[in-house]
Amino acid sequence: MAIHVILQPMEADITDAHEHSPVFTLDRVTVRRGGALLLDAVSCRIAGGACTALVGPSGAGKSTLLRLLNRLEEPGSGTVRFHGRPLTGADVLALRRRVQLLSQQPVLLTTHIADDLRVGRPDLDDRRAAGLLGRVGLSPAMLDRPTAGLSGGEAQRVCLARALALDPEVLLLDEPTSALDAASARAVEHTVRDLVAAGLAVVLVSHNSPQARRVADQVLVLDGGRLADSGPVDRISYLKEGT
Ligand SMILES: Nc1ncnc2c1ncn2[C@@H]1O[C@H](COP(=O)(O)OP(=O)(O)OP(=O)(O)O)[C@@H](O)[C@H]1O
Repeated sequence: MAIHVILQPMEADITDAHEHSPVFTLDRVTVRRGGALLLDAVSCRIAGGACTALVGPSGAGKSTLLRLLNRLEEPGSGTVRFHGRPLTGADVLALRRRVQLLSQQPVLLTTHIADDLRVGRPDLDDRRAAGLLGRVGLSPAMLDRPTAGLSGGEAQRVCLARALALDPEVLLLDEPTSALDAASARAVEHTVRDLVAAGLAVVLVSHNSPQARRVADQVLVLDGGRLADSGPVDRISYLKEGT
């Protein structure tokens, strides 16, 4: 395991050198908005095939960092690289197919689950659509069900399945369980772990330290726009202090 945390500039290498090369590399990335410094010279790597949690106090810059990874946000200075190539040269739509973002509230786009799964993949056949439901822990028999009446956890997993229909390499999850009850949240966590086990890279913003401990392999701690700590989940003191 290669862990390098140096103080100035702080840099995190949380790539598991034995198994996974980084999907993203941030090099002294700064984001300013309206005169405010949202991210301050953040340098880090995000491993492939693993779950990386972004944690830290409210306003620390977690969502801003997440949004940089699919170009919903652009750095003012510094470089974000995807597989070694600067994102500034990337085709945004192609990038967002490979790097899918899910937000807190599940947003269903159509009246039936099967139609929702086909929003970005009109060619998706029933067999593959049912397989996607199975992959997120839902019964394939739900394919013909209306989207109305789904529980929050079911709806969030349909959103995950819809994202997976595009065969992404990375999932960006911005507090995906904050709108869910505890049981639904656990179901989504299990699904995330299954997807990571199957090879996806997941970057998860979470306010919930127990959740980060359950789900993450690696952790980046942000505080006031700066990288405060990083490394394997069991070495992060912020998660021991937090709730
Ligand atoms: N347009 C803006 N102008 C000025 N400041 C902004 C703007 N948008 C966001 N911010 C500030 O940037 C900081 C980082 O926001 P961000 O959403 O990335 O933090 P976060 O760690 O995800 O917070 P939370 O956990 O509360 O969701 C916050 O202090 C926020 O108020």
